[in-house]
Amino acid sequence: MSIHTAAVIGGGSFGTVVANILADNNIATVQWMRNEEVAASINNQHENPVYLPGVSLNPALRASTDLLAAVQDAEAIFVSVPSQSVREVVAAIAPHLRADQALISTTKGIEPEGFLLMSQVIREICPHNPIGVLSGPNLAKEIGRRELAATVIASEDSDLRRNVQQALSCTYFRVYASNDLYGVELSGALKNIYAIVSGFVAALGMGENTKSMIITRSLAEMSRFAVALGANPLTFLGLAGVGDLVVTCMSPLSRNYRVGYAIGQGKSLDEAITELGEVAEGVNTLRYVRAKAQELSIYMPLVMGAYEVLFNGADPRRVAEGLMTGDHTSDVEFALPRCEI
Ligand SMILES: NC(=O)C1=CN([C@@H]2O[C@H](COP(=O)(O)OP(=O)(O)OC[C@H]3O[C@@H](n4cnc5c(N)ncnc54)[C@H](OP(=O)(O)O)[C@@H]3O)[C@@H](O)[C@H]2O)C=CC1
Ligand SMILES: O=C(CO)COP(=O)(O)O
Repeated sequence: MSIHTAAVIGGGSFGTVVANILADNNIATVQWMRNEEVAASINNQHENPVYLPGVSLNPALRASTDLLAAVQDAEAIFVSVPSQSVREVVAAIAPHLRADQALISTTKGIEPEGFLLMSQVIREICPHNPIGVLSGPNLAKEIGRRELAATVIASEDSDLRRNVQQALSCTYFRVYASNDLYGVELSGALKNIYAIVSGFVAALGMGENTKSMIITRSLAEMSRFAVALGANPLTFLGLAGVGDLVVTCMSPLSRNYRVGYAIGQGKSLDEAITELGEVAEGVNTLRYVRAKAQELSIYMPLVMGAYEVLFNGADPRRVAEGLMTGDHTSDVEFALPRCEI
């Protein structure tokens, strides 16, 4: 059975592009947001002037500030609010959902209590609904301009995977499938940390070799962390891993990269966040991952260095330089284990 009706929860840039793709694919879509002016603008001017200015949205897309009405008839519900708000909004709709309504998270963050990813939060609240995660190299502003992009739908439920592939695939968006929900979701959260580090490196005018070293060692570090938590490292070779890491570490369209860039220019974390005015999940993710790495004794020099810069005022140059002074170690530790060099 394919998807004919959908809801998107969240009025930010990514919620808006997901809703717009669904509308472009002739799926009756309601996008829920709390800002009435933005909802009116989407309905009347077909534009989200706050989060996606200048992008013409499909006129068939409906926006609503009534959460329960928005999800009532939706066969698929895409959850696209920042991680701090996912529990709150999903708890508000949960008592009203039918068990056949699928919930798909697009949120790339972690809940600190229990170190839960968003699909785990949703599963706790809605244990009987089909659950999936959408994650990949998907800068909202490019997709809004209908530039070509691809993503991953991860779920243990093959019907959900096929339905979401069909619902979101179009001339400018391609959806690949994965059954590694945890790996896909974890990589989407972790790469935001390394986008911040890449922002430091760019702002400091460091070389192209340095940038490549940072991205590649970021992949080594995030896979090491993921394996320690039981994820499949092969998932990190796909779009949700390498793909998303590369785009967010290289593009000024990434908000996490922009936070790192501002700090690399000498601004404080507070100044960088205020100037951004949008969510940069990597700042909180960095705190939670650093605590987890310390708890489990996982070697993560980039995470430790970035934490010192953001929260203890260390010099951002020291993060890349720190890689030059560690113990001699292995390139790909799944091929040559660190203990065998
Ligand atoms: N933008 C991107 O390129 C991509 C983003 N993502 C992920 O998607 C998630 C959402 O990001 P994005 O759309 O970019 O965020 P934005 O910063 O663009 O917008 C956040 C949206 O969430 C709303 N919101 C925040 N808190 C609440 C709440 N408690 N209740 C209701 N609405 C709330 C805001 O509403 P208000 O304006 O009223 O404050 C705003 O509409 C993040 O986890 C991000 O990592 C994933 C892929 C790509
Ligand atoms: O996840 C993203 C692209 O895939 C968006 O990254 P930012 O949240 O850093 O903008």
